[in-house]
Amino acid sequence: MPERAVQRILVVSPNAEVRQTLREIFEQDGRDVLTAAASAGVEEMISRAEVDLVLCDQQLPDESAYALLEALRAHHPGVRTALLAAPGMSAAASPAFERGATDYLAQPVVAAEAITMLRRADHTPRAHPSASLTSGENESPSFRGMYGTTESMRSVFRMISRVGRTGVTVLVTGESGTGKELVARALHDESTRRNKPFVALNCSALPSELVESELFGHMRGAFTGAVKDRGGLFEAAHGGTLFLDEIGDLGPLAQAKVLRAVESGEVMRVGGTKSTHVDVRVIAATNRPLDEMVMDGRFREDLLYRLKVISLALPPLRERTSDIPLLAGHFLHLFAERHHLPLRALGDDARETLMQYDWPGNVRELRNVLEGALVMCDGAEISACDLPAGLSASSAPRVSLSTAFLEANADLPFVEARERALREFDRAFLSAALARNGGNIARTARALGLHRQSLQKLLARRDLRNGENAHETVVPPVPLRTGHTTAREHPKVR
Ligand SMILES: Nc1ncnc2c1ncn2[C@@H]1O[C@H](COP(=O)(O)OP(=O)(O)OP(=O)(O)O)[C@@H](O)[C@H]1O
Repeated sequence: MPERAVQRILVVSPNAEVRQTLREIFEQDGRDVLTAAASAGVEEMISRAEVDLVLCDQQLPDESAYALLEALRAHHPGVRTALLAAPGMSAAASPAFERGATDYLAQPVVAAEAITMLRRADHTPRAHPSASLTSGENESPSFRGMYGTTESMRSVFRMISRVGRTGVTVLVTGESGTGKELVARALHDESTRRNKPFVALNCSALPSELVESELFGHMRGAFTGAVKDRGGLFEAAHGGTLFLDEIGDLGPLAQAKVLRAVESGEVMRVGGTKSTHVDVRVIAATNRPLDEMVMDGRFREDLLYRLKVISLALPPLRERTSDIPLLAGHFLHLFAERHHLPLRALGDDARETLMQYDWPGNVRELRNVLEGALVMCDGAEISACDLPAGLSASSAPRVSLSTAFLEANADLPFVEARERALREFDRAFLSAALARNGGNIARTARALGLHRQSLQKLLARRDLRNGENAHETVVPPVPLRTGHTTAREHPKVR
């Protein structure tokens, strides 16, 4: 059954001027408007008159806006709610979303923005308590193609189901390959826009002059090569979602135009004179620190606040390594099917290697590694030797110098400090190797890939020759090859 569009709005604000402004804007749009100056009595008003949307001012005293949203969600789930954010506080709207609000309007109120919000509310399904996932629900290991069971991923899934159905702008942050585009698609699929276009643009993939024409379209003759009128991606995404990946790479002009489009739904083609209205939900993603870019003047603060009504941060894979076996199983199935290969399980040594690695390229890198391993594997299961060599090398424990060592040698010239560090390393490493080989120099030399004489020289230089680990044992030499042996091959061991 289609949702009833918003007919009656209740504006709850302590500010008489704000109530009056909103009444005029909404009435001009043909809606009924009720107003209240405080949260007390709101529930009673709702019981008496059918209200479709409550717009609740964040500036109600004693944080009662959030209490009111909470109460409305619990007692009147059929009423949509939205937050009227305090001036300059639009980014703080998130707590309202956790309490069932499906949108927000910034102050000072701008008529075009208020109407745009109303249009979104017309298409937003009414909240229902069961629609919001709470902790503990959705125990499935995957959600809309994303795999993860760690708490950080579960909370991402919960956030997507909570805000997906609303029309709000979302900023997805995370390192490259953490799944930002997947999240954007999931938000789209969760929303009522799911049958409308999902359009994506990687803002870093095009030079800034082209990004603008790509996003907003152009008129014939607007620039060299503009041989005919062409609509942009905002127009193409009408009714649906526009995903702007790497938004930090947008130039200043494009940033200004995107801000206008997000705020008022108005877009103008490059070289055009007339604006077109579009109904587009924007989801942006970045792996750059937009807050810092705002401070350096490289990114507009007002655009950042518009975008991060809801911020969704994706954890890097190295912070959720317990998800690696699950992800690996998913990718092995996927590629076995895609390449018509037998499905192979992950051997213990391979699993261990994958769990130890740092994954700078995150899930994308894991996916590529497993695709390669499955193709190369000819054993019964994938083992560590089917994985790229770099994985095991970089998963080897790192040698670190103690703080005490660094402090004690802080004032030494570099060359001398390094020599001391090397001496410490040699002593620790060689002592351990000798101990593992029962103090046997010939065996230790073989294990370390050193000539026996070289090892002896090293031990002498590092004062280990007569040390507790450096006793020499005479053992029969192991022939390097069978057949005739020479004195060189069987050096005499003292
Ligand atoms: N949780 C996950 N479960 C399954 N596959 C995932 C998950 N996260 C990411 N992937 C896969 O990893 C690859 C990279 O994901 P995606 O393109 O969404 O990352 P991104 O953060 O947008 O990367 P970039 O910043 O480089 O654009 C895709 O193939 C995606 O399907």
